[in-house]
Amino acid sequence: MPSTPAGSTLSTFASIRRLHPYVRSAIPPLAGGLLSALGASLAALAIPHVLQYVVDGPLARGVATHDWTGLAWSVVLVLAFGLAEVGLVALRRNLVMFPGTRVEHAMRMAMFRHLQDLPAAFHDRWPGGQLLSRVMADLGLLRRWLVFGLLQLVLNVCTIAVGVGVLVATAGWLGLVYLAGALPVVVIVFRFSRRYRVISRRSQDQSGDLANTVEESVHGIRVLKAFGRGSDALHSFTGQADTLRRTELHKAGVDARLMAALTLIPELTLGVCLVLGVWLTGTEQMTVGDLVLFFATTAVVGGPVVDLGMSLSMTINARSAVDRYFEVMETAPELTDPERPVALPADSRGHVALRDVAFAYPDAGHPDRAVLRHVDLDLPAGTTTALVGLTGSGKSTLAMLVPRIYDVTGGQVLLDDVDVRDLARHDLRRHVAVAFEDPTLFSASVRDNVLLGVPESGPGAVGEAERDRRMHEALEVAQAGFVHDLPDGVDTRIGEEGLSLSGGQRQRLALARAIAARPRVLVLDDPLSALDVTTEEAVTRRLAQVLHGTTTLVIAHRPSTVALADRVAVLEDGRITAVGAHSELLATSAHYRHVISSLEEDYVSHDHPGSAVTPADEEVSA
Ligand SMILES: Nc1ncnc2c1ncn2[C@@H]1O[C@H](COP(=O)(O)OP(=O)(O)OP(=O)(O)O)[C@@H](O)[C@H]1O
Repeated sequence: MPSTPAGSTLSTFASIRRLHPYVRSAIPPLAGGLLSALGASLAALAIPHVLQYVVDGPLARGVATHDWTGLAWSVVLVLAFGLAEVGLVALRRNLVMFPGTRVEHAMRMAMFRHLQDLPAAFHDRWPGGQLLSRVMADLGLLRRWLVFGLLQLVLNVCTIAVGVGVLVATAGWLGLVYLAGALPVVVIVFRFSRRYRVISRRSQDQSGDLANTVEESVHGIRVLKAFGRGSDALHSFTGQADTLRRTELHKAGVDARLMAALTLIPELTLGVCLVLGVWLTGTEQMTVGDLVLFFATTAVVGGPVVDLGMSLSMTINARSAVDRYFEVMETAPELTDPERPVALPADSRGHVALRDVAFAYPDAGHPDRAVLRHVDLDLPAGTTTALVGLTGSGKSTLAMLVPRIYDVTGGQVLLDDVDVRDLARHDLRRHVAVAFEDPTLFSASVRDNVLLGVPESGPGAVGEAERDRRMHEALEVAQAGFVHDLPDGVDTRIGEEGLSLSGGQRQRLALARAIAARPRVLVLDDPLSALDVTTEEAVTRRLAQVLHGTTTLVIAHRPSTVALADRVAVLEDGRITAVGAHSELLATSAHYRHVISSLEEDYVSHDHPGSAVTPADEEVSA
């Protein structure tokens, strides 16, 4: 996560103005809501004037002349203003409710789409909890501010301005004394805004960190339980929750001090005004009606002055939410579609070539820390190449360059002589499918998971019957017949990330997903590592049949996976140092012999203890 918030140097107004594209369509109903609210305030401000008229006119005269008509009309007028205020408040609520939720929905969708577009390197850097809190909590906070806080702020400022204007115009000196009370309020509000902004941002960031800890510990619940580290997780969570609580208390304290100032200063000013008002009335420089008008108006203005504190803190919280939202939204996706994407030739067969490829992870810091350097590798169309190398040599990294999960930092990856960066990403992903060692499944049915790479609409779309056929074939090749024993067969919804399935079952579904996509190029990152030897052999046999015609790059951590391949490429210190048939490499490459013997040792000691003959001996040498 970047340490310097991108939006923090902007003023609150400039920061919030960035919402314009999202709120544009909601401006008319929001403005309608604001006008209704202003109308309601004016109705409230009109009532004191009727009271002044009643006191000085109908009441004073009516008592003397026993004429109650003016008084009756005044009561009707107060009632009418009161009803108008209630009606306009209800109208405001109706006008702002729907646009607010629409804006929240649009911003949430835009962020989710953007997150999908951002490169894997972005997701390596940003913790999930921070993103989750931005998508959920911050946008909820923004909606509440839009439909309530913003209107309240404008309304409060307008009511105070009009109210104070009326006071100065109708009560002269008395009004000016009341206005003088606003000076310390302005200074206090300014200082509050500066302090509150920092605390508000800190609190929202800490909420994100807390969400991240919850996400991590729920995700890793099995490991925590297995190692009995639940109490450590609780300890760390408690620490973070306490820190957040302290920040929230600090925030509430700053807020409360503002509220106290906004309550106390007008009350003190009113005390002074009361003494002055009584003196002015006593010396007949003011009528009793004027005094009633003055105090009734200050009663109407007093509420918004206190509410100003709440709407200000809501506005500052909203500003932090906007900053946090745009920190993500203003991160440009590095992996973008070219302006004029090249179409793959119609007779494209899936020849992949890596030419002088270099790659360094963004956080590597120095080019010398590149994971891959000067990599040249050809994957002829329709062949299967096994990529072997010691652990950490960069095999998975190399595999991720083909479907552009990461972009090369030097050189080129070509698919049928077209640089993969010149292809539209959806086109590339239609031709290249991947199965990872650590398979991620989604909370959806088995069917939806397996058919993830088979489009229902758009280019390459296939009909329902063909989708069904592909799914059954892929499940059969991946030896994933177990799905038919699930409660609803292929329509069974698998739990979050497929955690209700075993590791081997998940791997087979991920493999089925890659096969069902019928790609021209298949990248398999050790997709059979969790399978038992019998299932692995069955999958390997069927895979060899269906891979016919598909260009396949398979990362091999086991000798049996090498058996799948026509050729083997050896990755050593970030470079391809040898390519050839298994037997040829055994004879010519000392490093290959070393890698194979370490794979075999690993295979015998970890996977199949007691096994004297490895599948590599049986199948590769055959
Ligand atoms: N997301 C990442 N950010 C930074 N460095 C990474 C990232 N992923 C991998 N690396 C580093 O890149 C190097 C190569 O990792 P890679 O996973 O490609 O190796 P590998 O050959 O597939 O290893 P293994 O056989 O253990 O799976 C390692 O030093 C690793 O620390």
